[in-house]
Amino acid sequence: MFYHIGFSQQDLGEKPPEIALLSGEPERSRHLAHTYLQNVKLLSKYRGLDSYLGYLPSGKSILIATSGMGAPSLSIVVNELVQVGIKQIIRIGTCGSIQPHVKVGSVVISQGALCRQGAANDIAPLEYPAVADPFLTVALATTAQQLQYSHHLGITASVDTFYEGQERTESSANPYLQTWLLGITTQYRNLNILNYEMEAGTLFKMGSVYGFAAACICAVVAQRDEGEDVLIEQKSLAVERAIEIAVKTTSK
Ligand SMILES: O=P(O)(O)O[C@H]1O[C@H](CO)[C@@H](O)[C@H]1O
Ligand SMILES: O=c1cc[nH]c(=O)[nH]1
Repeated sequence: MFYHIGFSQQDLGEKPPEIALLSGEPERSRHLAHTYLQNVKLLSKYRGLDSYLGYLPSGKSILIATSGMGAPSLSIVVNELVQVGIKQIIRIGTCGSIQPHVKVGSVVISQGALCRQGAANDIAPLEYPAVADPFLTVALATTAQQLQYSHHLGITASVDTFYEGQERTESSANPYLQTWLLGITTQYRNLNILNYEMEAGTLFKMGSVYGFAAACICAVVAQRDEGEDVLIEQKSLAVERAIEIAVKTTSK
């Protein structure tokens, strides 16, 4: 049994899954498993890294796993998922838009990431590209188009902190934002980066180094050109759309 994910390959049945849908929140994982999959089995709830085994209507097995928040936690979970035989990982997350045209309620599919994440530097050099699997990424965008959900394909900024690293000042307990971070959101906006989140860059580098297909779809829950807050009342619909796109993509 793997120490953090709390299960082994032997727990994955006769048709072990090769695809994992990975979310930051255990509640999202539970909802996904119980709403979209059949014959769902809880594999583990250790440390909030809840994971489930389930089946699509086609009979294909799928693993639902939880990364926790941030790249260090994600890196541990992903390392162990690969050791139980996972070959394709789609992160289903939430994010903050930094572009006026990327609205709350829409989804962002990341083609690559500006990876400002310490954990990723333990896996590959800083300059190593953080790119998503192109086939899986196009498949997600195609599904989003078919479902007619508002979606954007582009570059994501993956950072280590929700407050300082995403230039939050009014809602942060830290009275002092380092000068190099002041104006960074405007800089990223001008570089055509679409959104902030906290895991995709490390996931993408791991995919290229370990040899699995990685992709990321995030529900937009904050509009950073308007404010710092997460718009909770619009979160569930956006997350549902991201989940639906990911599940439909894995069903093809
Ligand atoms: O909703 P999840 O998947 O956790 O993703 C985003 O939300 C968390 C911060 O609120 C970070 O993990 C960030 O990447
Ligand atoms: O603004 C946001 C919203 C969700 N997740 C993030 O990392 N940032």
